[in-house]
Amino acid sequence: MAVLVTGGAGYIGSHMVLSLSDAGENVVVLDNLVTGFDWAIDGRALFEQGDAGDIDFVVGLIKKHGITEIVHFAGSIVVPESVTNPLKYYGNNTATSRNLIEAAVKGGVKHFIFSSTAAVYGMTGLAPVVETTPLNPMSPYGRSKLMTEMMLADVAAAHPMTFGVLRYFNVAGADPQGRSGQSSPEATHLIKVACQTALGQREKMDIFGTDFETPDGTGVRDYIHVSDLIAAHALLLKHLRGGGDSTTLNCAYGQGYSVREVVDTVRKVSGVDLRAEEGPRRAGDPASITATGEKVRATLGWVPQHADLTEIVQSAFAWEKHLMVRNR
Ligand SMILES: NC(=O)c1ccc[n+]([C@@H]2O[C@H](COP(=O)([O-])OP(=O)(O)OC[C@H]3O[C@@H](n4cnc5c(N)ncnc54)[C@H](O)[C@@H]3O)[C@@H](O)[C@H]2O)c1
Ligand SMILES: O=c1ccn([C@@H]2O[C@H](COP(=O)(O)OP(=O)(O)O[C@H]3O[C@H](CO)[C@@H](O)[C@H](O)[C@H]3O)[C@@H](O)[C@H]2O)c(=O)[nH]1
Repeated sequence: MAVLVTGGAGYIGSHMVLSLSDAGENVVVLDNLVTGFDWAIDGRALFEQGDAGDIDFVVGLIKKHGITEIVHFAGSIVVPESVTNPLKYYGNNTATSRNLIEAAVKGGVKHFIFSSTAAVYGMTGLAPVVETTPLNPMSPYGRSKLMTEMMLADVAAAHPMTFGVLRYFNVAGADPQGRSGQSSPEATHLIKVACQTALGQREKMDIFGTDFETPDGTGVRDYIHVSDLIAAHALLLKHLRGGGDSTTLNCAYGQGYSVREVVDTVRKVSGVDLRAEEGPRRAGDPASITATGEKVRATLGWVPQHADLTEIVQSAFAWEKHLMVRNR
């Protein structure tokens, strides 16, 4: 028995690999290293380099390693890039996932967990969303993920496989033991960019939009610590293995922070008065997106351990400093 983690060399997937390995599970990572790093894969896991959309290859892996579950992180993740290059997203998110799901069915995989996103909701106003809030994604990225959610539901209705969809809100922070973090130098995430700026790797950063209908005019997001997000995956896996129904869950704390609040927190944590220039809105960005997280708590008994913006920024900043030394 083993768990296949696609995208296990990436930011969030590498934390899943650590968690599964810490729990004594057999883990196989499938990653094509397009944005991930082989050094980010914990040494206790087996690494198979390849594409998650290669059906024959994945069916072969399922047989070779006795894969019983797939946790599917592999994909393309930059919202504004999906606006300028939508086919990349319908290819590497929707089409790749379709093939991976086919391989899962062919290989007799029992449970499938999928990384979805808050971006499936689109513009929702300032109130927190719940899972039944109408889905109206604003970007090809969000649509590419929503299509995968729909495929999974259809396939699970027709085949003996259960699934869990986790809609992540804004994932940030790093492993508290300092073993992994967001490592891509080109990452566009706010907390990462602000930490890089505080460390002098960027001369300045931009605040994308100050005219949103939010309390201070900048975008509001629900930032979730990567370790709490991974804990939800572990609980979901247990739920599905125990015969629990397929489910779709928001992963969020229910607390939104504006871009200005995040930048100020990075200034406080780093002690650096970093330069943040106010500029126009970025394509595909909603004003605000938060969620209560009530369903994930009720369904899985999830209790967040790191729901504190300062702690999230401290761990992200520590990882950024670690990377500077590592890459020297
Ligand atoms: N970071 C966030 O805030 C966030 C929020 C919501 C959802 N997500 C989702 O979580 C997942 C992981 O995101 P991340 O932040 O760790 O990104 P990441 O880019 O760090 O990780 C993605 C990994 O997948 C690999 N990959 C990409 N395409 C592949 C393919 N076709 N075959 C095999 N490997 C492939 C990459 O090499 C990389 O290691 C993605 O599906 C993303 O959409 C992320
Ligand atoms: O240099 C920057 C980067 C971001 N922002 C703003 O900060 C907020 C957060 O942006 P970012 O960190 O890029 O995250 P999102 O665009 O919200 O998207 C992330 O969070 C989504 C879930 O909410 C995931 O689906 C995506 O994969 C992930 O990139 C937004 O208002 C951005 O406009 C800036 O002002 N300056």
